[in-house]
Amino acid sequence: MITSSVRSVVRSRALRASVPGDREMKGEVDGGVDRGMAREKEQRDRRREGCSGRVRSFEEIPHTGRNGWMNLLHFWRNRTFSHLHKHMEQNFNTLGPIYRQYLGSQCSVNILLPVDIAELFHSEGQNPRRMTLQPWDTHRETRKHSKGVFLKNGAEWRSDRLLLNREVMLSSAVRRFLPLLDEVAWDFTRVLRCKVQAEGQMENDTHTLTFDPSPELFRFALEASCHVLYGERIGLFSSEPSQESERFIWAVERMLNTTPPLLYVPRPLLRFHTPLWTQHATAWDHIFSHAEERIQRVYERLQAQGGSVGGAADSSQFPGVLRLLMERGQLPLELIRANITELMAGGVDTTAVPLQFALFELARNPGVQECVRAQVQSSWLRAEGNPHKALQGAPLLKGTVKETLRLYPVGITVQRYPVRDVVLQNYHIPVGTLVQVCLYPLGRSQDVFQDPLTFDPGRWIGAEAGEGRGRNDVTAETGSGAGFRSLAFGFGARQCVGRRIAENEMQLFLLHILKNFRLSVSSKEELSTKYTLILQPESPPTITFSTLSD
Ligand code: HEM
Repeated sequence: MITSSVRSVVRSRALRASVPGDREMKGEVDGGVDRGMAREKEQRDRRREGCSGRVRSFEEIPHTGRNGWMNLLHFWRNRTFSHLHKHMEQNFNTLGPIYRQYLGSQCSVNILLPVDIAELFHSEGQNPRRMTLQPWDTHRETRKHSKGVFLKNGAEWRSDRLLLNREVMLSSAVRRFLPLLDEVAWDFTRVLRCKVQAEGQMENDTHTLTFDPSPELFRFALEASCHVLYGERIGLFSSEPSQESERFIWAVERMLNTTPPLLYVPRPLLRFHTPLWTQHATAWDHIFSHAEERIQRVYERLQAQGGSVGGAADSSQFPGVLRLLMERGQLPLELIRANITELMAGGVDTTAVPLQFALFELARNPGVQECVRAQVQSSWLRAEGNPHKALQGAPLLKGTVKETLRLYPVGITVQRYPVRDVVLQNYHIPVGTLVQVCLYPLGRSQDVFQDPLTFDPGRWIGAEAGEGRGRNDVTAETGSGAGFRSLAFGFGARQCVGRRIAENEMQLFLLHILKNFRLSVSSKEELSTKYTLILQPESPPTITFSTLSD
């Protein structure tokens, strides 16, 4: 007979083993992480010994000015929000690897060194918490909508998150949706090839076209999301894509743009319906109604096919995460709606924008591009059309995605509220303090990466096996903090739930593009970037696509 404690160990091990990419997950949502005594002791020892003997007080942490309201006014006047990432980088350069920032009524401790991030991870608790996005939260409250995992906390978050993990994070889920993503990436490339052949110039059997691909990338990301989440293609690559979809893309962009300036406005003031708030809430309404229509359609389709909501789910018939969630019936319909809407809102710009950066970096680094292409081509031949095998045989594709997100992380910070006192950089951080991991300065720090401004997908190869090739380089580090360098998707149990979709979507996109086109740019200058809740190019880069023979 298996006792309950043995059963729970077996269960926790099984769950842990089944979560893909364990090394990167750094702590699964079932809480099966070793947060045990060894770590407590390590932390006690660190506190006792400290870097300079005495653990310094919170008050001693360098700061940017303690009047949060004055700082906020300064931010508004100087439009600092759109360059928050650069502002943080500057602060680290002048104040050192830890500083306090006061904005409005909020105080945060900002960090960037992997050793500190590891410490933060060990004190994030069972149900890690991020900074609340007030405008999003207020929208749900005023419209009486339920919240999805992005906005929920505590045990409620955990139970929804476990159900979602099963449909989008586990390797069984990846195997289900990979062919759908491959189909969209393949179609996109075919259509792009026709465009380049029809509109481009021809020389020596090669067609060449120079243009800004960003509108196409947004359509690609929306088509891919709809295929995986709703199990349907929405025809965005046709010559006349639906206006409804164009409006959805526009609504997500407006929702993101209007979030940062509203973030620090106290909640009661939001309801005064300033034009900015009205724009924000209307954009969300549009996103919700787009999801609502699709949910209704999937529901009707399910009933027409004789399936039942809450009956036994047949995952072999996949298409679509929404259908599986409905069939399983473990989440009430209202929560399915909340979560699917969040997944849709979170899944378009977050992949379309890094793809702009990836194309740009590959185009301005032709040597790197050739290396990745050579690996892609030979892997593709060996894989005989199997997308999973093709990705496995081309680790430089994964490296390209990681390298793009290192230099251009979509979200510029990951936030946590430690559930117990911690010591970071020998400063005492009280329980409940908002700590922000600043991803943009981290990715560009010489203390963390060798030649940080060089685009080198190869730096990640072997990182998971702990091989190294340089003193500070990501691959060399095996001590405390190792593994806390590629953090664009966050870390631990609360990391991005769309991670596996995004990683595979971007890799398959790049695979098909590199098989079909040589990329180049006329200027190799750095791209200027702006922050609008996600990091974007100030103006989208123009890329030259030249066809390769089949
Ligand atoms: C390159 C693409 C993406 C990046 C870099 C990214 C990044 C992030 C980050 C940093 C977080 C916070 C994690 C943490 O606090 O530790 C997050 C959370 C989240 N992301 Fe993503 N994301 C991406 C794509 C997606 C996609 C495609 C979806 C939906 C299909 C998605 C949906 C979400 C949701 C729902 C959460 C909240 C999870 C929770 O709190 O449990 N993301 N993402």
